Amino acid sequence: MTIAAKDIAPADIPDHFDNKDYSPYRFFSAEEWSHFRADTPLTLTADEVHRLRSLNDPIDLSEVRRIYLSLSRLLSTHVESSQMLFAQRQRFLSMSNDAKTPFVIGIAGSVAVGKSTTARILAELLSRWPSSPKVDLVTTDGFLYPNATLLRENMMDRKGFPESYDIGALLRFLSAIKAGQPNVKAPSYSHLTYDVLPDQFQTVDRPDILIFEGINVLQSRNLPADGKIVPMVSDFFDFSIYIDAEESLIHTWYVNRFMRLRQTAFRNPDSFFKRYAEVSEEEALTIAEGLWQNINLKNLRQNILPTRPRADLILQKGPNHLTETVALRKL
Ligand SMILES: Nc1ncnc2c1ncn2[C@@H]1O[C@H](COP(=O)(O)OP(=O)(O)O)[C@@H](O)[C@H]1O
Ligand SMILES: CC(C)(COP(=O)(O)O)[C@@H](O)C(=O)NCCC(=O)O
Repeated sequence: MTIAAKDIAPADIPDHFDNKDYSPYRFFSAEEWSHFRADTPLTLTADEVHRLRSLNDPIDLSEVRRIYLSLSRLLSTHVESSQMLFAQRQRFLSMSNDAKTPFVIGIAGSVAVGKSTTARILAELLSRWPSSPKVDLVTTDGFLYPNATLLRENMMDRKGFPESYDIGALLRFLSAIKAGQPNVKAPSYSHLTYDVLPDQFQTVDRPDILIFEGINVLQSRNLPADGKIVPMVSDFFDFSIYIDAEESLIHTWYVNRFMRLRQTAFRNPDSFFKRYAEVSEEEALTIAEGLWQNINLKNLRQNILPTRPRADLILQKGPNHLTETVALRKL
């Protein structure tokens, strides 16, 4: 008898995160995790953390000390090991001139969970290691199809869903990075105009470390009709992080951020959302609620949360954006 994939019921597959008996993760409270920083120096100041955090994200220096120093130390061991492996492979092949490729860290999680803050703080901390590595940060929003394409395809309410990204461009970008190519261009996105910026690119020139952040980075690609298997974005990652929080918390953060943006970014005459700065508070709440329920929450449930078990490390946040639990893959 042959067992087909469709015969495997989801209930037969242990939930790696919630079922501790089957879990490939070790779980640490924030307090336990903080001890792994050992003697890692704190190289950021309170002002710098303030500058790096996103709107509505109250992260401060004590959170950097509690969570990010241990993470920075862990990542430095991974980067070192991968560089040693690269050198050993060169010796094995009797080669000396092969360009080394960047160590790529993926950061995933819902819209409004705080991925950008984590990515910016990590980028800054890693670039201050004694070896002064060159660290670049790229977000996946630049790889979204432009609004004109989404409108034409009737997909404006699918922004952030897998089909709204030019996955070919995304995979070509990562392939070039991992091949050690110089001056690789990533397209740019503006939250102000809510669109991809035509002809604006970020040039990534052979960094030692690339942080690649976005809601979709741990997703697998649906198989195309011809059955050809295409690589997943995470095939290019050396380490991946999922930023996690209860659905109800992310919901609150999304709506609160939207209401704060009404006082700030939405007032800019160029803002795509400028009309939302002008409507009543009640109307604005209804709009934010609609965007959350109809787009971002659906996407979280269908496409983002299911990728959590692929991450090497999960930061689980509680109220106030503070990390409460860290889950690290046993290997
Ligand atoms: N409409 C908007 N206008 C201006 N900035 C925005 C808007 N939406 C999101 N942002 C900013 O864009 C960044 C990315 O947001 P998001 O994709 O929700 O991810 P996350 O909150 O996980 O970092 C954040 O710094 C956020 O403050
Ligand atoms: C641009 C986003 C899809 C995030 O993309 P990412 O940077 O994670 O690739 C998201 O911020 C967004 O615009 N979502 C659509 C619904 C909304 O306006 O909230």
